[in-house]
Amino acid sequence: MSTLVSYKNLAITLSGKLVLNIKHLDIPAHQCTLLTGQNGSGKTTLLKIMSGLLKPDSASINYQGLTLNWKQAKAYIQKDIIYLHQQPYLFDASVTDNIAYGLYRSGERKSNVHKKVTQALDWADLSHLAHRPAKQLSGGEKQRVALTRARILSPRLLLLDEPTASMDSTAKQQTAKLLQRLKDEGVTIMISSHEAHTVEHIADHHIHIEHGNALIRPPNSNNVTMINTAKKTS
Ligand SMILES: Nc1ncnc2c1ncn2[C@@H]1O[C@H](COP(=O)(O)OP(=O)(O)OP(=O)(O)O)[C@@H](O)[C@H]1O
Repeated sequence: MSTLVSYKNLAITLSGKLVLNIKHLDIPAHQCTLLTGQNGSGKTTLLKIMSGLLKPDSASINYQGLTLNWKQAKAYIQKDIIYLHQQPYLFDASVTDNIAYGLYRSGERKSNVHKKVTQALDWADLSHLAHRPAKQLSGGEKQRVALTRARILSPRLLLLDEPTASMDSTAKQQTAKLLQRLKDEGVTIMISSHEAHTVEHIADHHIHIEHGNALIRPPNSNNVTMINTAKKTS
């Protein structure tokens, strides 16, 4: 099992409070990691740091064998890592246009965009919604459009913040099905969730944040191995 990215001595203080103080955290490549922790434990903060939206106070990052500081890591992060918010922002345009947006931005030719978007809609079982205004979709449909929009950009690591929150059971199953497809395609996935049962069957690893530290739980086991012994300093 190879590691896509690992972090050493990752710490962040927000408004005077030490939120995360993680000694060592490995994210295995091509696998799905489930991230849990109580409200306010720092799950979103960790995902935002990993996606480059938030700068940690300190961190040594090893990405695909390269040891990088934060500034060096940013270039890889922006290219390879996509963060999906719990309530993804969709433009006031059709589902097709929303999915095509990132491709146009990355300079893809119009004829390729059309082909790729058609394939992507089919992949996500969303073809019937292609011309619907995205703003009119249900929460579950929006999440699936956002997942499709992310996939089309070929991320190496997809970070999802509560992807099934506030969904009915059918929408949860549809979202979980797409996440499984992404994993089968080799995308490394990290899912923060309060509803571990919805995505547990996809997850290969389980990381739990407690008191700012990351603990790793082997799947289907109550044993918790502490991989992080960083002490809080405030
Ligand atoms: N921009 C910020 N400024 C100050 N404090 C912040 C900021 N963002 C988060 N925090 C604090 O950091 C802590 C961790 O927040 P975070 O949102 O990462 O937790 P979480 O585990 O995702 O919570 P939840 O499960 O409720 O979504 C909380 O105490 C929160 O109040």
